[in-house]
Parts: sequence; C-alpha cells; structure tokens
Amino acid sequence: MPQGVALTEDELSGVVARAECLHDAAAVAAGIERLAAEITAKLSATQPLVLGVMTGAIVPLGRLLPYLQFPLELDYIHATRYHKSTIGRELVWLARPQTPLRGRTVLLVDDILDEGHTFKGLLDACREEGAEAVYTAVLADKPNPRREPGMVADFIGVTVPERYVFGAGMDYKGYLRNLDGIYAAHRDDED
Ligand SMILES: O=P(O)(O)OC[C@H]1O[C@H](OP(=O)(O)OP(=O)(O)O)[C@H](O)[C@@H]1O
Ligand SMILES: Nc1nc2[nH]cnc2c(=O)[nH]1
Repeated sequence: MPQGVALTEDELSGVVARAECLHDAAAVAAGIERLAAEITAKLSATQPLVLGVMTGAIVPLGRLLPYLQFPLELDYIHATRYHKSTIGRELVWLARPQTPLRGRTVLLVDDILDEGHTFKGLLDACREEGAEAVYTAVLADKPNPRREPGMVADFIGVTVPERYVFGAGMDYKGYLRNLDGIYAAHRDDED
C-alpha cells in the first residue's frame, strides 16, 4: 500500500461493491440542471457572490457554473466538521472568503445538507460579514430528524435517505468524491 494512504484499493472497491446506487450519473446531471434553472430564475439579476464550501462543493460547483449564464463572482469558504470520518463533530474554520460580503447577495454551494450545522455556521458568518441576502444550494438534501431547526436549502438537486452517502463530490473517508453517481454506504461501512 502506498505510503500515507489510509484505505487500500481493495478496501475501496469493497465499499463501492457493497454500496447502493441512489442516483446514477444521469440523475446527478439532471439534479445539476434543476439547480441551475432554479438558481437562474431567482438570482440572475443580483450579480451574486457564489461561495463554494470546500471541499465537497468542488464537483457540484464545477458542474453548475457553466449553466449559470449571468454575471456572478466566485470565491470559496472552508469549514469542516467530518474530517474524513462518517461522523460530524464541531465546525472547524479553515478559510474565510477574501471577497467582501457587505451588501452582497451570497449563494453558498455545497455537496450535501445533513444535520445543518455546517450551513448554520456559514450562514451566521456571512450575515455577520454584512451580506444583504444569503441563499443556499446543495446537490444532495438529506432530511435528517436531527437537523438544525429552520435549516432548509433554497435550491436542491436531489434528495437522499438518512444513510451515509458518497460520490458526485461527497467523500467516503476522504475518497470516492470522483464517482459520477451518488451511493449509500452499506451499514457495515458506515463507521
Ligand atoms: O449538514 P452537516 O451535517 O453539517 O454536514 C454537511 C457538511 O458535511 C460535509 O463537509 P465535511 O465537513 O465532511 O467536509 P468536506 O466538504 O471536506 O467533505 C459536506 O460537504 C457539508 O459541508
Ligand atoms: N460524504 C458525506 N458527507 C456528509 N456530510 C454530512 N453527511 C454526509 C454524508 O452522508 N456523506
């Protein structure tokens, strides 16, 4: 096994083989197009500042941007609470946006909304920085009974069940973000 690597190729193949495909590549593509249409309808006249929530936003945001054919600025924000694990902990800030938020319409783009603690922290921070309006877009919405009260994404690509999911930007212990579909990990692989 190469140095510094946490999971072997065989272990990762096993995780994928045992997983359930929830949304195949075509369904993910349709979800991205749905997001783009709804975001365009709502925000195309606002010159929004689009903030990708690293790292999970990379794939959905990269796929979304070419469909957003109106003036926008792009920056990123980085806060994490899963740390290559399947269990969320406290939110740790890694990077704040360099673009001033004061008076701006901000669109936060992320891969998944689950318990909502990440978006809660990001929304509070954007408002504290003076954003005029803050919208949220996620590729995958996971309705979770433990969801932070009031946290609902404004724009949703697809819905996933209350399972640990990966692919289309979402990681399994730091891996598998590069799969083109969305998969639910087998219960035995969840911790
Ligand atoms: O709604 P929540 O329960 O707070 O979880 C959602 C967050 O969890 C993941 O981030 P993670 O901390 O794993 O970092 P990542 O973007 O590097 O995957 C995901 O990208 C969301 O930002
Ligand atoms: N990859 C991944 N990240 C998450 N963050 C919160 N829930 C999830 C999930 O189900 N999968």
